Amino acid sequence: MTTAQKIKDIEEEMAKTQRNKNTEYHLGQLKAKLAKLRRELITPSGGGGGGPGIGFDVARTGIASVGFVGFPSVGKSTLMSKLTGTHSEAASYEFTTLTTVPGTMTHNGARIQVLDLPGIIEGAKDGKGRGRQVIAVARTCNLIFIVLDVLKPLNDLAILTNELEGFGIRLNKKPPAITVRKKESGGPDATIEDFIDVVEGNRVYVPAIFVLNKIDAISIEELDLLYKIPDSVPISSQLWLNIDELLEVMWDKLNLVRVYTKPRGQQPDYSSPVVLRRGKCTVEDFCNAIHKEIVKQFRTAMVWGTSAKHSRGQKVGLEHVLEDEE
Ligand SMILES: Nc1nc2c(ncn2[C@@H]2O[C@H](COP(=O)(O)OP(=O)(O)OP(=O)(O)O)[C@@H](O)[C@H]2O)c(=O)[nH]1
Ligand SMILES: [K+]
Ligand SMILES: [Mg+2]
Repeated sequence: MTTAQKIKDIEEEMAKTQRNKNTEYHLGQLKAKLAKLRRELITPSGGGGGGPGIGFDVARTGIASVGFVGFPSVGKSTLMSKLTGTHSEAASYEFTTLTTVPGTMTHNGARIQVLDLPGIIEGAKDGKGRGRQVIAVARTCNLIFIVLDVLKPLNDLAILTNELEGFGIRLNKKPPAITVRKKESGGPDATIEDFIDVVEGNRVYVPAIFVLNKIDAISIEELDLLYKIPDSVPISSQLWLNIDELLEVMWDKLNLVRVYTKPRGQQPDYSSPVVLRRGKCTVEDFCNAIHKEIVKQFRTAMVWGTSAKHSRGQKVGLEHVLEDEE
């Protein structure tokens, strides 16, 4: 029996089992088995299939990457070509794009890599089409655009979220803060799902934007309803509508930190910030982003902005954490 078949069997058994106090243990065991099998899919041991695949691994550039995931013909390539200026074939037939097509864009002074990907279909995670290779690339991105056809966004979103979850990708979720401790009664403070995620340790937590494309095809009244979907941005990649909002939300979700250099006695250079990732934005990270040798000669830095104590600036050391636009 193949791993995909074993997964399917377990999923079917879980679907058949009613969820209540008596079946909780059994369901937990099934869930754990499922997690193990899916891990095998992600990191196959010898001949298991699901490797990177030709045309999927591309050279990575820029401070952050955005991967496009969606059903075929929702307009991923149209959007990617216009955002980056790199041509990615777009056409009215499905599976126009067959490999990863990389491009780059500069936004707020940050170079961002954009990865256009082939369309995926239901069953992708279990090996349908090139789904596994596509999702494997998405796993490595700092942000995922789930591109949806505005005419049927919710059903498609549910399917895609499920496909990505099956591959260990958690969208717009924080890693659960779990510590296991013995209590007088009851168990640990987490759902079984959270617990398995922590024990398995192969989950990635990736921010996502649900890009609702082709709004040129719907009415204003229908558009109003769409704004109720959390983390979504309605656009038209063809008519270039509402792309400003998409870029704004993208910037927020990427969580980048811009730091401007200031020559002594001169104004800061606002045209080319040093861009860092939040969580890796100390003065030391800043120095290393410019040149590895700087830290060796470092004595002290002057910082102006929200992390500085005074408006006239503050002397700080290598461990000082910088904020955006300092
Ligand atoms: N009406 C409308 N059509 C669009 C829009 N964006 C793309 N299309 C059309 O949708 C079709 C598919 O576009 P693609 O960019 O090839 O879609 P894709 O998601 O990259 O498709 P695959 O690579 O096959 O998965 C083309 O005929 C586009 O012209 C849009 O905003 N509005
Ligand atoms: K297409
Ligand atoms: Mg395409």
